[in-house]
Amino acid sequence: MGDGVVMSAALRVEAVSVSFGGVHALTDVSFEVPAGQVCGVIGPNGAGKTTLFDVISGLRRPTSGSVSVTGRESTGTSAVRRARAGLRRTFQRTQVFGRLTVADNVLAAMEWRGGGGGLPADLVGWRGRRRLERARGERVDEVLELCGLNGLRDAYAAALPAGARRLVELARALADAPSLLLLDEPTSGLDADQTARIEEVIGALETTILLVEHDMGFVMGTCDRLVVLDLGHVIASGAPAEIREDPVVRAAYLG
Ligand SMILES: Nc1ncnc2c1ncn2[C@@H]1O[C@H](COP(=O)(O)OP(=O)(O)OP(=O)(O)O)[C@@H](O)[C@H]1O
Repeated sequence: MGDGVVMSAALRVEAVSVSFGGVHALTDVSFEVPAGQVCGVIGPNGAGKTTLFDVISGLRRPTSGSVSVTGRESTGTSAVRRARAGLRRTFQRTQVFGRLTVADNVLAAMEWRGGGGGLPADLVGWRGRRRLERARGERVDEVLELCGLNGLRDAYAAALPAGARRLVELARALADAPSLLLLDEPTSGLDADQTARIEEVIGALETTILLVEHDMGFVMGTCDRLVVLDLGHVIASGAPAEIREDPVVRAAYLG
């Protein structure tokens, strides 16, 4: 940062520890992601990456420490509440509605807000409702275009190959303009074109993103900064170029 510019942290993780009985999955993990930045979390299997995502998204309460999402202390709040505040997450194993088309998958990601106007609006085709439906339809088109899914909009998600399903999951996560996006292995199962597309999408977004990814080329190309976990500890954090040269990281992880 520097230059006297004060950026607000969209995500702050402070001294977070998580133990499963005798297993210390995370120990005293602290880092911040300034608004609009892309931060990568890297580390070998079992380093604690999924546990960290679970703590940030509210699926798991830390044994100690705190998490604040978009400036709000969130440690004790539910995953639903964090989702309402604009946190979205994709999973290592993609989660899409197989029996819906690609377009309806994206639409469904916005429908939780309801249509407004209640039952009367359902019955009379209220103008406000029609306007809202049109705006959502336009947003579906935008997001499908952004994710390169236009050609698949009427395909059922269950019939898609893994790579395309991952793009659908990303499109769903983007539909509602998230304030914080957690991406768990976004390029897993993707071919080179799809990976390039994801890189492009991430580059085009202004959303704050935290991502876990094993593809180091992708991580180095998309992330503003990296946090390196090893056996539940942060062993380094900084710009990708610094991390690549860090002797501790090289010894522990990059080899
Ligand atoms: N529910 C659980 N009960 C007991 N131990 C757990 C549980 N979840 C995770 N662990 C342990 O916590 C440690 C961190 O696991 P975690 O899944 O967070 O790592 P990871 O970095 O996401 O690994 P991977 O890259 O393989 O997904 C591991 O030692 C794991 O075995």
